[in-house]
Amino acid sequence: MAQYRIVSGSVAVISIQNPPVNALSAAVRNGLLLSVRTASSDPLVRSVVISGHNGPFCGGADIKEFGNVSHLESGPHLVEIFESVEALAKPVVAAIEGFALGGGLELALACHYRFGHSEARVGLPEVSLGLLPGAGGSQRLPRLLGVRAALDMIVTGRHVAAGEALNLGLLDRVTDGNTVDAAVRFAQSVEGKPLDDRRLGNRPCPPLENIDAFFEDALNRVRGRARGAAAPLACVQAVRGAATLPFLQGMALEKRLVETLMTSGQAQASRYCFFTERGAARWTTPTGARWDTCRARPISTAAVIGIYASCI
Ligand SMILES: CCCCCC/C=C/CC(=O)SCCNC(=O)CCNC(=O)[C@H](O)C(C)(C)COP(=O)(O)OP(=O)(O)OC[C@H]1O[C@@H](n2cnc3c(N)ncnc32)[C@H](O)[C@@H]1OP(=O)(O)O
Repeated sequence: MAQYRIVSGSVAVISIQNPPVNALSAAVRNGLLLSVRTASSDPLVRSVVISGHNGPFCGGADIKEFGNVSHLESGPHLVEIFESVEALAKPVVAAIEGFALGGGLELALACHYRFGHSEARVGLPEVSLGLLPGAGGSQRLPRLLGVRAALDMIVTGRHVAAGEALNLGLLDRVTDGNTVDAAVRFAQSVEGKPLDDRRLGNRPCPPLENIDAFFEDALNRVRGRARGAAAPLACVQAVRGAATLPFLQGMALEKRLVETLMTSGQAQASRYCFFTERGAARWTTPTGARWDTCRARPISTAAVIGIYASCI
C-alpha cells in the first residue's frame, strides 16, 4: 500500500505503508506506481516526496515473495516503478528515516534528491541473500559514488550510517529534525528546476584509470573471500557493467545476473537462513511460556556450587 496526500499546495507525499519494515510487496508496488502516475498527471502537483510510513523508509523487496512467481507477478516489477520515478518531470525527493535497504535504497537512487535523518542507515545487502541489487542499484550507485565506493558497498552489503552516506555523496542532506518536513520544504525550493543531471541513469560512471586491471584485481580479491558463493562475483560483474556499458545495456546485464542468482540453491538457502534466524528468536516452552510475554525473574540469591583449580 502507498498513501498519497498533497501538502503545502503543490507537493505530493507518497508514503510506503507495509509494517514492520515497509517491504515492497505486490500491494506496495501497485500503490507506488499508481501514486507516481497520479502525481505525474495532476497539474497542481509540482514536486514529490517519497517516505516510509511510521518510521523506516523501506527494507527492500519483499523477501517472502521470492520464489513465488504468482506473488511477484501480481504487481509491477521494481525496475518499471523506479524508471517511472526517475523519468518523472517533477522533482522527486526521498525522505529516509530508519533505513533504506536493498530495493529501498534502489528506490531512493531513482529519486532526484535524497534526504536522510542523522540516525538513518542505507545499504544494498542483497549479497547476503545470495543476490545482487537487481532493480537498478548495481547500475545507479556506481554512477553516483564512483566504482570503488559502490563496489565496496555492493560486495560487502554493509549498512552505511547517514554521516558516511553524506560524505560519500549518497545523501544530499542530513537532518536531525523531521525528515519529511525538511524534504517537503526542499522539494518546493527546486520545483521547476532542470532534472536531467539529477537522473543517475543519464550519467556516465566517473572515470577510473586502468579499469581492466582494477576489475581483474577486484574479482581475484572477492573470489578469495567468497568461499564458493556466486553472488559476490556477480556483484563485481554487474558493477563492471556500470563502468563500461551504457545504462540500458548495464540494466540488461544486471537482469541476466539476478535472474540466474534468484533461482540458485545458494539464494534459496540464504533466504531460509534469513527467516529461520528470526524464527529461532520466537521460542515457546511446553508450559506455555513465550518469547514475547515472559519476564526475567529478579535474582535474590546466588551461590557458587563448584570450583575448578588448576596446578602447574
Ligand atoms: C521484484 C523482485 C525482483 C527484484 C530482484 C532482486 C532485487 C532485490 C532487492 C531487495 O531488496 S532484496 C531485500 C534486501 N533487503 C534486505 O536484505 C533487508 C532484510 N532485512 C533486514 O536486514 C532487517 O529485517 C531490517 C530491515 C534491518 C530490520 O531489522 P529489525 O531487527 O528491526 O527487524 P527484523 O526482526 O529483522 O525484521 C522484522 C520483520 O520483518 C521481516 N522482514 C524484514 N525485512 C524483510 C523484507 N525485505 N521482506 C520481507 N520481510 C522482511 C522479518 O522477517 C521480520 O518478520 P518476522 O515475521 O518476525 O520474521
